[in-house]
Amino acid sequence: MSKGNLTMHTDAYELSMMQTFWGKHLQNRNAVFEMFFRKNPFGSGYAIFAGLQHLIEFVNHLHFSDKDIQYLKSTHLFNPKFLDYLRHFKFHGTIRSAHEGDLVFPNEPIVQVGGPILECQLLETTILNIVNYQTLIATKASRIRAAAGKDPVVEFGSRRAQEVSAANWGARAAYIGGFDGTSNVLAGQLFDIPIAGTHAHSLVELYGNDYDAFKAYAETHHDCTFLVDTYSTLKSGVPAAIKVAKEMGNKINFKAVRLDSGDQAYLSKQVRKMLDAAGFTHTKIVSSSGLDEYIITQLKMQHAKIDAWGVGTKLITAYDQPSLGGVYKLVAVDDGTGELKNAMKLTENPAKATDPAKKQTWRITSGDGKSQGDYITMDGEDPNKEHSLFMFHPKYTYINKTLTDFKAEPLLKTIFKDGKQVYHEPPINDIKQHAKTSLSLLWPEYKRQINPEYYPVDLSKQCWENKQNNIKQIREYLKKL
Ligand SMILES: Nc1ncnc2c1ncn2[C@@H]1O[C@H](COP(=O)(O)OP(=O)(O)OP(=O)(O)O)[C@@H](O)[C@H]1O
Ligand SMILES: O=P(O)(O)OC[C@H]1O[C@H](OP(=O)(O)OP(=O)(O)O)[C@H](O)[C@@H]1O
Ligand SMILES: O=C(O)c1cccnc1
Repeated sequence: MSKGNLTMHTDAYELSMMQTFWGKHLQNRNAVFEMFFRKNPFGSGYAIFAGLQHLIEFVNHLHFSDKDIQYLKSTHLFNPKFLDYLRHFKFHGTIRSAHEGDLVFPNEPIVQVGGPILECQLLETTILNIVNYQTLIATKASRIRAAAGKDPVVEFGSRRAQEVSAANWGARAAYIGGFDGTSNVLAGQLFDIPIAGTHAHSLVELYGNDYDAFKAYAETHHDCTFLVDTYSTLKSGVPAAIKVAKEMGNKINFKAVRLDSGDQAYLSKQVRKMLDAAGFTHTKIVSSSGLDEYIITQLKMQHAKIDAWGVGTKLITAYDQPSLGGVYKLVAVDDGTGELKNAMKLTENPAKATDPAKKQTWRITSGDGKSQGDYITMDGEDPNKEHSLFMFHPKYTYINKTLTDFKAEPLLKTIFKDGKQVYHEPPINDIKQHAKTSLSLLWPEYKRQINPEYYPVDLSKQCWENKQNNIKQIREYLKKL
């Protein structure tokens, strides 16, 4: 699951292009690709970067096995000599990336891969697959965490995830984004995430009544959370749970009851009254079934007496936006002179034009430590050396501000240098804490559930002019045709 060779987990067109680079002796041309996404997911004002651990494992395992080569030969799609060349494939490049738990925003480089073009090209599909999904889930989780406030929130989505790998990496991303744990035991084992859970309706169905089922559970567990809606929450579930808890006394810890259907605002208020009247004032009420940030907000607005939340389908499948839409674009390449030159995609759709050149993303913070916006520079530019920083909207340039009291922190940090891993991820709880701290530095206006304020992501003057010049060059080329 977590480890393994994903070299063949790529689109055939990556291999087709690699064959051309090889056939034209361009395989070692130095190139730079950058990953960015164009729009925050879920109408959010930010995204939380996740996926780096899997990306690192992927790069460390890159090689084509004999079986892989044999398979590729059997497709008759590739030149056998090129496939023999792939037997010696190794990644020698440099990868710079945001760290997991970093806040990231549209149109800024969040992963950068530099090195021989043939090697960098192969990584496109898998990097996008990993980072698009995990960043999406971490962001969704963060929104659900915000709606739940300080209440515990557990990830319940494995049964509904888009297959096994998504369930596990999704559970990890949810934990980074602010969840307290997962019901998925393998994710707990693989990633050192707390596991938690209750029981299913099948237990009650087996006994045919709530009382016998809860009694059996209580006789085989110390901590007990009873699922009370198999037949009727108020008529049979909660009364049975209370009866069992009274009979068992100190032998069990009557932790909670779980509501899984019906009007959860109404039911939770009734259940709270019943538990309190029976003396179980410390017993909590857990809610599950079809939850997301909007329903949790609704339930809180209705003053539901819910203490903890189990969230599955709508989190793990990113129900309201199934893909982040991140892309991986060539931004610079050696044109044969030994120097990196601009590479740019203009296209028929101006919104899809890329920002050329190898760049760095900087987080600009003011004296009070709050984020003022992100600032994209040419690689080598350092905003910290400037006395004042002129930040302007790359499209509506009249929207601008000049900062004097600021600090600039680079977002892209070196992960692999010349093929060797130089960054080792901190423990998962440090990553989770980092996400929390990063969010605390963001003004609340950017964190609204709906219609958040637009967070500035600006280009430095040099970067902006470089792009304009590149556009001019492409237009001149088109005019001559
Ligand atoms: N008071 C409430 N206000 C808003 N939404 C609620 C309230 N109570 C429950 N819900 C939500 O309404 C939806 C349907 O509830 P319920 O679980 O009873 O039906 P269901 O058939 O199990 O739903 P589903 O088929 O989506 O799992 C769920 O998403 C649930 O979280
Ligand atoms: O709704 P989700 O956010 O995905 O939460 C997880 C759901 O999974 C379980 O249901 P189960 O598989 O027993 O099916 P159900 O829909 O019949 O309750 C659990 O009882 C929740 O309802
Ligand atoms: O532990 C639970 O209650 C649980 C786990 C997965 C899905 N639904 C519920």
